[in-house]
Amino acid sequence: MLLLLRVRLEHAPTALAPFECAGFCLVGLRTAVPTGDALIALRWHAEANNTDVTAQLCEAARAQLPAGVALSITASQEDALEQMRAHFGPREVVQWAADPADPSRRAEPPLGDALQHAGAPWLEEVLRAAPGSSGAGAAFVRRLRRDGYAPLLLTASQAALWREVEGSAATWFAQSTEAKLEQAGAYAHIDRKFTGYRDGKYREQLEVRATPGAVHPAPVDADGRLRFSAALSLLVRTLDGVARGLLPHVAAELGCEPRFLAGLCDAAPSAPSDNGSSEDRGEDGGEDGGEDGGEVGGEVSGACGCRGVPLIEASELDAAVTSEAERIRGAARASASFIDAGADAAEAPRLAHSLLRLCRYDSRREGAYGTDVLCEEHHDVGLLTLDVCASAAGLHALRRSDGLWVPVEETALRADGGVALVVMVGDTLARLSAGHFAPCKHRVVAPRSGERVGLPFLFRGRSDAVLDTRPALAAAAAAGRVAHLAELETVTIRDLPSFDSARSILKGWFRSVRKPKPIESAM
Ligand SMILES: O=C(O)CCC(=O)C(=O)O
Ligand SMILES: [Fe+2]
Repeated sequence: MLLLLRVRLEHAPTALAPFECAGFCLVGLRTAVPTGDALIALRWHAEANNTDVTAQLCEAARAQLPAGVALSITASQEDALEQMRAHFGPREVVQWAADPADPSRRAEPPLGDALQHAGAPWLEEVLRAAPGSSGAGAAFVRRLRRDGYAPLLLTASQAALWREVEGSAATWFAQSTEAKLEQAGAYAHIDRKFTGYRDGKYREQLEVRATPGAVHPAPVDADGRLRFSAALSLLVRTLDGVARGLLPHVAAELGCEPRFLAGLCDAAPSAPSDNGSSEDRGEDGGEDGGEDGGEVGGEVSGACGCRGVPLIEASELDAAVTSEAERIRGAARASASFIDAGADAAEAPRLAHSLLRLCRYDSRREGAYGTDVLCEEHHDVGLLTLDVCASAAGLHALRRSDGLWVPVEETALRADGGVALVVMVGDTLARLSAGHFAPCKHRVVAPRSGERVGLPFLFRGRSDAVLDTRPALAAAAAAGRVAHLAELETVTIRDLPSFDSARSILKGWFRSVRKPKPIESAM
């Protein structure tokens, strides 16, 4: 449902508050209306006719405004649309509701059993499928859109790498706080990219990111070996490759060319099989590489024959980890940077935008508001989050199609040993697609006993990537296709959240009008 508020600009934040609390999101804002009013378009996800709720919220908003301040609210869809057309240029309409008449939204029946990952395709199948075809890739993306998340299956053998990291992480977390801080550094950022260890209110976290050489931080095992770091490096590279392999399918669903999303991302981190030549690839687009953004053109490579993704089988894992550890040790000597946590790094490591967040949840900890929720409901910043079902269940996802919380890890063991890799929509994708994809809300509850190690991988675009969708929209229009893309031109991924928040837009606006004008120098 769409609402349009009109109120004097200075009262806009107050008038907005009740709507924000109720979960309405800003879809448009126009502050330069000739009358001095702000015109604010809001969308609410509920499709039912909620006139009662709207009326209550209007009343709440009016009650907070000083007496005599006019607040006009248009709840009629036709009026709202008409006014928006009259007042908003395409660039000011920052988000647009997905077409409710889109038949694909209702074409599939809701899942029969909330707990089963029935009908989930194998990851390999999806990575092999041609984007835009009617096969496994398209089915996966339809489900991702319908529910906000979609499971993909790994064989038990392919999941061995995740289990290795899960086990090593548990051992690593069992160390003293001092040891963890010494090895991983306290949670902090380099150039706005956070990494390191922190013991949060409800859970412990270690965040690592790919570097050209390995990962940062790269913890050293108690016996001085780099097995954990090596497994982390392999896992980060594998997950990064998997995410890139999924992008063309998502792009096809959006109606844009397969490489469009990859062009917004870092260059792919070097694969371990590059024989340590990662530095040769040098600066190949860490920050600027629109063109080289990953191997997504459809070339088939890698051990499983999937696009650029060598999924490591259990039988190869030990050798792969050993050789990756050797490679890291070599790279560390070369750059002497981030393996010795205490050493003076010659230069700051170049960190990827994507990150692996290792989370330890202890069943004995009290969660938010005295519940067992150890990671509060949120959605992730990024394009896609990939989270393999942990050995101990705890992850819940809010299913878009019916608004139910689904305990996605409480899955009966599959007879074939398949392990679900849950793919969730991140806010950048949701925003870029103008709501065609919705960000997947999720949370984590305490495991029933013992602990749970979660390994979400947040696959993100480059923070400085400019989301210019005009060429893609124009190309789609010329071809008579619909492109499910927001009309964006100059905003970068970094600025997207503040661009979207009514409060911060207004705050920015107030700051700019209140700031005293610089006094021009005499000459
Ligand atoms: O523990 C998990 O599996 C997921 C945690 C999560 O969603 C997050 O840290 O963003
Ligand atoms: Fe998350």
